[in-house]
Amino acid sequence: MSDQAIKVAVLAGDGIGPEVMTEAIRVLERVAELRNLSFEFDHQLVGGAAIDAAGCPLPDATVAACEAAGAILFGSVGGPKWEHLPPNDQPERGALLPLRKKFGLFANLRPSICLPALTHASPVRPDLIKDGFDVLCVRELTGGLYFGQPKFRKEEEGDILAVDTMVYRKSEIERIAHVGFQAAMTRDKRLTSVDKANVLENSILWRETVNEIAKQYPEVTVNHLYVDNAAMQLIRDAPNFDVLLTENLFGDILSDEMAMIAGSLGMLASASLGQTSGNGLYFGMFEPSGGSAPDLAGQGVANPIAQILSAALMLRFSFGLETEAKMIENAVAAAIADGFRTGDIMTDDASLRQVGTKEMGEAILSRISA
Ligand SMILES: NC(=O)c1ccc[n+]([C@@H]2O[C@H](COP(=O)([O-])OP(=O)(O)OC[C@H]3O[C@@H](n4cnc5c(N)ncnc54)[C@H](O)[C@@H]3O)[C@@H](O)[C@H]2O)c1
Ligand SMILES: CC(C)[C@H](C(=O)O)[C@@H](O)C(=O)O
Ligand SMILES: [Mg+2]
Repeated sequence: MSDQAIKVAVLAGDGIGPEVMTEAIRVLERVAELRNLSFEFDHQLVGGAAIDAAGCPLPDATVAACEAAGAILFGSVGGPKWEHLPPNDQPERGALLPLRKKFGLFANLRPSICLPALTHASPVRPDLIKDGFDVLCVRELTGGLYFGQPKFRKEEEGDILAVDTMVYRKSEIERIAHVGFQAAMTRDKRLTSVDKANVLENSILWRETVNEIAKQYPEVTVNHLYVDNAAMQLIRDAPNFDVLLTENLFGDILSDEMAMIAGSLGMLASASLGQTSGNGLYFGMFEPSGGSAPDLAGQGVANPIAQILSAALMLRFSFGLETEAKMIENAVAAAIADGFRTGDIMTDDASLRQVGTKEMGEAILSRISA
């Protein structure tokens, strides 16, 4: 056993969050057993669950646990039960966004990987994604319309006015562009920057800045797409993308689209990272890209893979445990190759076996080998 336990703040949250989190923790425990590691999981309330139990979506104890940990493993928050609350008291604007901002988690990596065995689960024609694909969405996470001020609603001249403000500083674009280019350098060295530079001031600055940063990465081929065209090109030819770099709201939308082209939102993990602490490791929050899936919650049928792969990203980015991260990713691929499918990725094929959340977790953890 290693001397020091690896401290993780576990924020399972709402809806399917606790169900898929249980499987991710079991997978991590299995890795710990095989690799002589020790995890210390600090389970804390967040989102609707925290509103119900403690009266606010992000209790001080939760923030303190995150500060004391090396990483946050996050489930999902939100749901119809809390939608009547004032916007800033709801789980999303009261907990998730403040966590991203507080910890400076500006870089959101969403690896959209379509395993060849899953091409038939995609609503896109199989011949368009024959051998699967691997696209990395690098989404800016702490700027843009989500956080720009002013943001308000008021009555004016007998009407109602709602204002959100899209703001990007050049420095914010520079730092996320570096993340995108550095990722491209470890991959196929192709980067597509997505904006709306034919309309938005923000996007004009975005495009200019990306072109400037590109000069520092001469090996990377850069192209620019307007977001509407990008949404279309992804459906037409997802395998043709390598790294897709974009701002907060466009990344939110395109990453759900990419997840579905790859088979299901239930497969898309994410890593939200701040600045590296200098040793190549990052404090980060790791969470499925999808939400609390109120339509599935409580039924034991949600796909736990996005949560499990998020745990693998946590091992890689926050703790430098590359071998262990790969063990999890290989076990997921093996469970899929062996025909295990939750409902969201099930197709009409007698050789496949439809399973629930727990059985999928078991199929994965029994395939983890040292
Ligand atoms: N990170 C987060 O905490 C997060 C992310 C997205 C949405 N949300 C919140 O979740 C709530 C529900 O939002 P929504 O319905 O728009 O989006 P959602 O992502 O929860 O669900 C969208 C669709 O994807 C499916 N889906 C999502 N995850 C799945 C999984 N693991 N397995 C199988 N199917 C899965 C759902 O069943 C649903 O059909 C809202 O309150 C929203 O704000 C939270
Ligand atoms: C729940 C919501 C605030 C969040 C976002 O828009 O960033 C989610 O959709 C995501 O993709 O992580
Ligand atoms: Mg989203």
